[in-house]
Amino acid sequence: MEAFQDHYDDAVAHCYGCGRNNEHGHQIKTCWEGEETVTRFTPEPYHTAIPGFVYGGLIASLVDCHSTGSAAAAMYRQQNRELGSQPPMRFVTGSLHVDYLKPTPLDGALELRGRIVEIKGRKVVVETDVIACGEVTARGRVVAVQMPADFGGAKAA
Ligand SMILES: CCCCCCCCCC(=O)SCCNC(=O)CCNC(=O)[C@H](O)C(C)(C)COP(=O)(O)OP(=O)(O)OC[C@H]1O[C@@H](n2cnc3c(N)ncnc32)[C@H](O)[C@@H]1OP(=O)(O)O
Repeated sequence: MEAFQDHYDDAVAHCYGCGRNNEHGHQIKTCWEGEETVTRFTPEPYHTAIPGFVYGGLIASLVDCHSTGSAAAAMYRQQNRELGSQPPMRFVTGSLHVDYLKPTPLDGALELRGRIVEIKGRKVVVETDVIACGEVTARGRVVAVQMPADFGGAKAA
C-alpha cells in the first residue's frame, strides 16, 4: 500500500524522520488502517537508551513524523481529495508532547497508531500510541500546522 510520505514532493522529501530522500534518516511510512494511521518501525541496536530499551528521542521522532504525515492525510481525506492531488497540503510540527508510560523494549518492530482528534483551520491534532511487544509504552500528542508557502524560504510543494 502506498504510504502518505510517498506523495511528498522530492523537493521536501529530505526530513530526517520521514524523507525518502534522506539516506541517513528513518524514512518512516504511514498508512490508513480504517480511521487510524499506522507506522511500523524496527529500531536498531544503536537506538539504545538503557541497554535493552529504546531511546526516547527516537520515539519522539517517530511520533513527530507519524503525526505530521497523519495530519496531511486527514486533511486530504476531510476535503475528499486524493493524496498527491494539487495543490499539496503539507504539515509541520507546532507542538510535540510525548508521555513515556513504560520502558520500550528494544525487541522487534514498534507500531504507532494515530487518531485524528481535531481538524480546525490549518491545524490538525493527532494522538498516537506507541506499541511494543503488544503493550502501549508511550503516547504522543502533536499539533500539526499546515506549512506556510514561505516556510523557511521553501516552497510548500
Ligand atoms: C513538506 C513537509 C513534509 C515533510 C516534513 C514533515 C515535518 C516533520 C516534522 C518536523 O520536524 S517539522 C520541523 C519542526 N517544526 C517547525 O520548525 C515549525 C516552526 N514553527 C512554525 O513554522 C510556525 O510556528 C507554525 C507553522 C507551526 C505555526 O505558525 P503559523 O503562523 O502558521 O500558525 P498560526 O498562528 O496561524 O496558528 C494556526 C493554528 O495552529 C496553532 N498553533 C500554532 N503554533 C502552535 C504551537 N506551537 N503549539 C500549539 N498550537 C499551535 C494555533 O493556535 C492556531 O490554532 P487555532 O486556529 O485553533 O487558533
